[in-house]
Amino acid sequence: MPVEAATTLALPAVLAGAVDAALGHRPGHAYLPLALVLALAAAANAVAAAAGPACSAEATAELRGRLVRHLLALGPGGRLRGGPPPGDLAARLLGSAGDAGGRLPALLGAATALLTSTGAILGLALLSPWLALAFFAGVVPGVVLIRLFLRQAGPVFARYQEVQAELAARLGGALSGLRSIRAAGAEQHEAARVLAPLPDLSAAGHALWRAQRRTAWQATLLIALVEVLVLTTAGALLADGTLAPGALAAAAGWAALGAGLFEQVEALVGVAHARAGQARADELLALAPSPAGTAALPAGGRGEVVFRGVVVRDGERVLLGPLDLTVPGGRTVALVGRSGSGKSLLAALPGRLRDPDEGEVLIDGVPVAALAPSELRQAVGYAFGRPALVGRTVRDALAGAGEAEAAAARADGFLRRLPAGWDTPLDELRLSGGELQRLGLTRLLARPARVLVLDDATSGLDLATEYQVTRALDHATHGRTRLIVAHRAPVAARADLVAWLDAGRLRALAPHTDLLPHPAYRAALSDTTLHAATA
Ligand SMILES: Nc1ncnc2c1ncn2[C@@H]1O[C@H](COP(=O)(O)OP(=O)(O)OP(=O)(O)O)[C@@H](O)[C@H]1O
Repeated sequence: MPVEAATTLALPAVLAGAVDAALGHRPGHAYLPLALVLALAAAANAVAAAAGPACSAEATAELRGRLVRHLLALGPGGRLRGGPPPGDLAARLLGSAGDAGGRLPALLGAATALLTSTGAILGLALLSPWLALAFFAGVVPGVVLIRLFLRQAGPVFARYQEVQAELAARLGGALSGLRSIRAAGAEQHEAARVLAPLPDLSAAGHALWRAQRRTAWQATLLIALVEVLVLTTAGALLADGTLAPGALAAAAGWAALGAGLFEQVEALVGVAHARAGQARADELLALAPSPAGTAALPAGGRGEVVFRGVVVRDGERVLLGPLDLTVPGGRTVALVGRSGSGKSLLAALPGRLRDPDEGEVLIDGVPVAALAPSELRQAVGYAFGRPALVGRTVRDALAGAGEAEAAAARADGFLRRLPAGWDTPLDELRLSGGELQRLGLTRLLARPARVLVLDDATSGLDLATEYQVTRALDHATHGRTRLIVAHRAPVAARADLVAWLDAGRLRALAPHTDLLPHPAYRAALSDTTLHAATA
């Protein structure tokens, strides 16, 4: 940056020397410095052109890395309450972080322009104080112009990025519900819903262009005015013999360079853009993670889980609790209840996928909120109805699992049939819901967790496969604590105890057979008749 500014500034001076030499006013080889400065200026420009994008790419990568680490540290689900929805998050990670990454080059560009202009004014003042004075006459409206532009463009940029994020959020929602949208024949309606914020985006874009256009023509007029003022003064000084002809050429060059400051609309747009992006990235960085402790679990604990006075709310509405429940270490407890009774919310608590608003959850006597995050991840393993596979290949996604775990989850057969087996890229996987669930179970089995939580993790399997899988799971996880969200009677029947939930409260904790006589209990389960027949 200093070399670029220095060579640009030196150009009028060496040009003046060359002009005077050509006119015979000054002796010496004045062309050599001109050639040297020209070569240096070209090299400095080339370096700046290459370094700018490299610098913004590096800053963007660094910021994206920081944002991802921060978001992951916040933890899943409930802890992001109050934060932006997933589509907006993605837009901030990709778009806003990219804009913010251009901050340094944009600032450097603006600083180079400022440095060049300041140097040019100094050059003018060295030639004659009158020239600097003439220049300053144009500076005041220029500064007003820049401030006005920044004040107008800042909020417009922020608005533009907000609407972009809104579009991304809507698109993200639509993509995750694509099958339902197709099935309902609601493509047109959904497309209209996703694109509804477009007029706002267009309005923000047009407002920005209008501000740019206005500033651009005002700046062009101002530059012309400043140059005319300086050149008129320089002409008068030349006429009375105060200035040499070469100095006139230098004055013309420095006047143009000095006034160029007002032409930096593009650099200013870059700065405004980067500032808006940084502000949106900062909002994510300001989301505070739930406090986590540093405690460890007692060695050899059996994985007893105690829910003590837990309450989960959504605003004023109580979703779960107050509820007390003890899951004995090494035993299996099935969570049964009608849809919406709070089974998944309860299952989310031991692994802190959600924190209760009141009460606490303890594993082997230690409150989960006091555990170190790595200890908690180690202690509690989850499998879900729609597991998300993370990584590049199936092997990555199954994180340390092997043939034994795959066989226990009855995933070995279809894994063998995949084109590249365990090395099949995830984006080439075409799996049924049940196959995906078996991968989720395979991954869970590879974890040495003392508490296993299965939330709808076998709901996609047919009865016979579910029977095989749960038997194999019982065997593979024997002696560990299992909390299983159950919709089917056979799963509840195999558990040691059933926690029967009703409207967010624990209605009973008892073996399945004790609860079966209750019609309301049977109504919360599917295939109780079949089970009664086969039991
Ligand atoms: N993030 C959330 N914000 C607000 N309400 C929620 C949230 N998650 C769940 N609820 C509400 O809490 C209640 C219990 O939900 P939960 O998912 O635990 O039910 P469930 O018993 O697992 O139901 P299902 O068998 O249908 O999966 C429901 O009324 C649900 O609408």
